[in-house]
Amino acid sequence: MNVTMPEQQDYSTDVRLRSIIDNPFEGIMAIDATGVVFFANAFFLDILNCSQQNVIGKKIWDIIPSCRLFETIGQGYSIWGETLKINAKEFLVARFPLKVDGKTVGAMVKTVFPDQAIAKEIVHKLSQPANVSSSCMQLMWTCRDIIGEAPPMLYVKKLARRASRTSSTLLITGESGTGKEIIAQAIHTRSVRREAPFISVNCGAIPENLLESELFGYVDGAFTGARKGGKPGKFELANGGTILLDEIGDMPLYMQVKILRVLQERAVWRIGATTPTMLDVRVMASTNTDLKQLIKDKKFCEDLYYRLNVLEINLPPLRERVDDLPLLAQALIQRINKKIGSDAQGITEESLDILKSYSWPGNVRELENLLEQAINWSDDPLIDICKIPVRPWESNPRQSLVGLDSPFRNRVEETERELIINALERTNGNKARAARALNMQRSVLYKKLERMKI
Ligand SMILES: Nc1ncnc2c1ncn2[C@@H]1O[C@H](COP(=O)(O)OP(=O)(O)OP(=O)(O)O)[C@@H](O)[C@H]1O
Repeated sequence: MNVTMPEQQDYSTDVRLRSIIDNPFEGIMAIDATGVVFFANAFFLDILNCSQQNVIGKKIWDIIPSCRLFETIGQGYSIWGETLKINAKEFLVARFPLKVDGKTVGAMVKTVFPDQAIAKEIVHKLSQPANVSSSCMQLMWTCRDIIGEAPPMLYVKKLARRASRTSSTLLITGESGTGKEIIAQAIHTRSVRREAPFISVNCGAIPENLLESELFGYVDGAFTGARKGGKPGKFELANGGTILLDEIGDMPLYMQVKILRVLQERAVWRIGATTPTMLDVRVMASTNTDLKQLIKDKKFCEDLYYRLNVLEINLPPLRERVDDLPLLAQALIQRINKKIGSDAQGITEESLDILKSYSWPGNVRELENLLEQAINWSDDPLIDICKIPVRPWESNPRQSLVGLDSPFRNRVEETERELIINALERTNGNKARAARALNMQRSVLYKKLERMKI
């Protein structure tokens, strides 16, 4: 087999070494035994803002008076992590003796980080618990992934951009499937916390008896069956980053009070702990229930509501932004194509008209679902939405919502119920597959099945 190698230039080892030394991350300067500078790399010359001629051959104390490099020659050992001020900028440096045959012939100073900002970022990164690094790796939504150009969505995006500039507590409200979780992720990935974990907790899906240990963790021997060495809770896992308390309205009252305490003290108490663990976590909460009504019904703690609602973003339901339907349909079709390997190109005008007249109780999640069904039921490049066997718009058109006696929430539940039963039928009762088909977490589906007694 003939392999063509890229053309090789015959660079000398000296030239190669020079390019290693002149790397863009560290500054290096060296003096001889009399304190005369005999070497400074490009990075160091740059921070000194001097040319080589002005540095080489000069005494180190004339160039950087505060530099203690000459002391290294007398000391004969290395010092690490000292701060050195050069031209009003501070650098963490290491200095060490240069030895030949055991004899000190000079000394070298080297920057440990290119600058203090990078140093701080690295320290922050290293302070994150190792066991959550994988959650940082998961694919997160960004502001660019959020589809919607209708005025209510443009307003939401504007608020999201603003919210990403602070660490204030944020409450995200909106009906099911309007994109509360993805907005929370997008705000996190745009914020300074983007490198730290984003932990989402579905408050309604965790069994009540596990909620406290899941959220706050426990210490060694806190209770029978506790893991040896204890376990951090979700709040601790989110340290440095963001925690999203999803479906906060489903949180039992006694836990709401504990969450309030965490927000007030910025610390958590692991179960069985005698001291609190201090935290730096941005708290976001989301809900599709009317928290003010829950407060009136004495099911939600008013103090917690005001603690959470420092900033609020309300996501508009899909029926209030039907102008976004063509854009959404197109983008969701591309996403579904990637997911299931289909090749749908778009949607017929007639289908779009039908979609525009529907009430969308399940919002974008429901739209995504219907489109995936339609793609599965037909090989046509243009989707005809009427090809799907169960057509929710026939039983629940937008117009029919006007003047309804039953509250809107009941209709939402009815449709949700219909969608779930339909998904279970299509997957022969396999809940895991049904949850996937509904684009819903399995735990959420279980919770809904329990609540709806399906
Ligand atoms: N604006 C949007 N652009 C693109 N996709 C969206 C948008 N809004 C929602 N989606 C889609 O809908 C799905 C559901 O969104 P998300 O889980 O954020 O809704 P939610 O409001 O948190 O729902 P729930 O209250 O039921 O938890 C997302 O996974 C995404 O696929």
